[in-house]
Amino acid sequence: MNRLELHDLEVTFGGRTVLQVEQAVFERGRIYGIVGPSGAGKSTLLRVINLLEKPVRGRMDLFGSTVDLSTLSYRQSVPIQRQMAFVAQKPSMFQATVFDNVALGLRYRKLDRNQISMRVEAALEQVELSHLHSQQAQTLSGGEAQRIALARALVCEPELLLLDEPTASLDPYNITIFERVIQMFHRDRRTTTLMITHNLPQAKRLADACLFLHKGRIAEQADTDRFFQRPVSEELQDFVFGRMIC
Ligand SMILES: Nc1ncnc2c1ncn2[C@@H]1O[C@H](COP(=O)(O)OP(=O)(O)OP(=O)(O)O)[C@@H](O)[C@H]1O
Repeated sequence: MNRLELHDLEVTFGGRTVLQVEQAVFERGRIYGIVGPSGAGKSTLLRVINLLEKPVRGRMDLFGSTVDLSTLSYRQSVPIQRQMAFVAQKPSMFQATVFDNVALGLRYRKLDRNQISMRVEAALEQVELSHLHSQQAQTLSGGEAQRIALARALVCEPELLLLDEPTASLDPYNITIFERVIQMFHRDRRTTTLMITHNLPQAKRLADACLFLHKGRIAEQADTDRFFQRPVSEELQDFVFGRMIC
């Protein structure tokens, strides 16, 4: 199946329901923007999909494999997680060189040294940071570290790319490079991409379709043009036109 689907999902923290999704469908090969006010459950949604958070109930169909999210064991989750890559708002770099940071996922996947070297160098070239390959990753600037985090994600050639506000703390120059890499990678590999962003123009630039999360529910989902030009729900209208108090 060429879709990522979520069914009957509920996430609670301390007895409080923070995410409730009856059904969500993401077509393979598309870029989705996920927007919504602070606390709406956007990060929780991505963390559940990435198997980092266990819901009280919920099922995920990931391109043909069905997963019961509430009972999944660590061992079962590893091969599923390997189909995905996650880039968070603040990248954590390991105490190692840039090259070793980008190579990490490939070493887990037991690729041979030549393949690792070729793929890492290609990924560094894509994010325009080849010249930093021997630098200690923890000395990188914020913008550089985020581009390295993106290279680290893309080098594994994921089926599903999850981006949690990846450009929130970047300057315009780094945002441009970051977006260009996402678009190039998507053009070449048609990777299904879910990207949380508070930057609505960015969602318009990158996403084929958008979802609006509000109070833990998907309040609206539509192709990007319609989403922004003809929002249906009052909540999305308020959000898009800047009237929602977040
Ligand atoms: N580990 C946790 N323990 C308790 N509550 C949590 C935890 N993680 C998230 N929450 C709560 O769940 C709700 C949804 O949080 P989430 O981070 O998913 O929102 P968000 O839409 O990504 O917000 P933002 O745009 O501010 O990042 C919030 O009310 C948050 O306080």
